[in-house]
Amino acid sequence: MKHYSGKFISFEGIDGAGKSTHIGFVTDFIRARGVQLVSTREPGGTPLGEKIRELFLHEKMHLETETLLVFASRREHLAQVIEPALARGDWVLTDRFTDASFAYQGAGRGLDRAKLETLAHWVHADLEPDLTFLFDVPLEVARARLDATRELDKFEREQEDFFHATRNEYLRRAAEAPHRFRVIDSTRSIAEIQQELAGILDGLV
Ligand SMILES: Nc1ncnc2c1ncn2[C@@H]1O[C@H](COP(=O)(O)OP(=O)(O)O)[C@@H](O)[C@H]1O
Ligand SMILES: Cc1cn([C@H]2C[C@H](O)[C@@H](COP(=O)(O)OP(=O)(O)O)O2)c(=O)[nH]c1=O
Repeated sequence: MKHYSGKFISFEGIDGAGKSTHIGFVTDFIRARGVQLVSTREPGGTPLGEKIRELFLHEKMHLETETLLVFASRREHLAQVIEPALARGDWVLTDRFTDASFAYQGAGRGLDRAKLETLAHWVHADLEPDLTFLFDVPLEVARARLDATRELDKFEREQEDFFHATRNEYLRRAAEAPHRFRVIDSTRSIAEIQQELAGILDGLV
């Protein structure tokens, strides 16, 4: 594994868990400590990646095409944004990374995990997040939050079974890699969650 002085932090969770709500808070918290930080997202994060994101979120396609596209976007993201930032000593916060592919394309859609392992090894054999926040809520809570707020994309319109599988895969990966995952009980209020996040970040910055 490559080691950088800056931290590489990913944010994960099923749609509606509250991930986007907390990324802004964490960004401000870290910047307030004088740290240079790049905040980015997947799929996307580069001009090409944003074009891939549009296709990925809105076109129907074969599961393997979808998976290859998201890893293509990730490859570009690593080359253009993530690795240069870490090499400069900046911190990188990303709204989703490879855990999302295991959760959504793997457990949700049913792609063989071995294929995902192969792609992850190909695209970033020597890099993984130092810290992954997994915002975890039961499905019903996530759904209720989404229904109240916005138009749903292709993934957000998926059925219950899909999100159960997705959530369970995230939790399985968190149990498998406790050194980098922090599972955040996101049924609590935003203020309570932010208090916990601040405590974790205090030990880091
Ligand atoms: N802890 C919380 N309690 C109540 N509502 C929340 C909480 N976290 C997020 N929300 C609301 O739920 C909706 C979805 O949150 P969002 O951060 O967009 O989720 P995600 O990025 O995980 O899909 C938003 O309207 C947000 O304000
Ligand atoms: C990174 C990634 C995202 N996704 C999905 C999860 C989300 O439903 C969607 C977009 O993620 P996200 O940016 O979290 O959407 P929003 O900002 O609308 O909450 O892409 C995958 O299926 N696989 C992946 O590897």
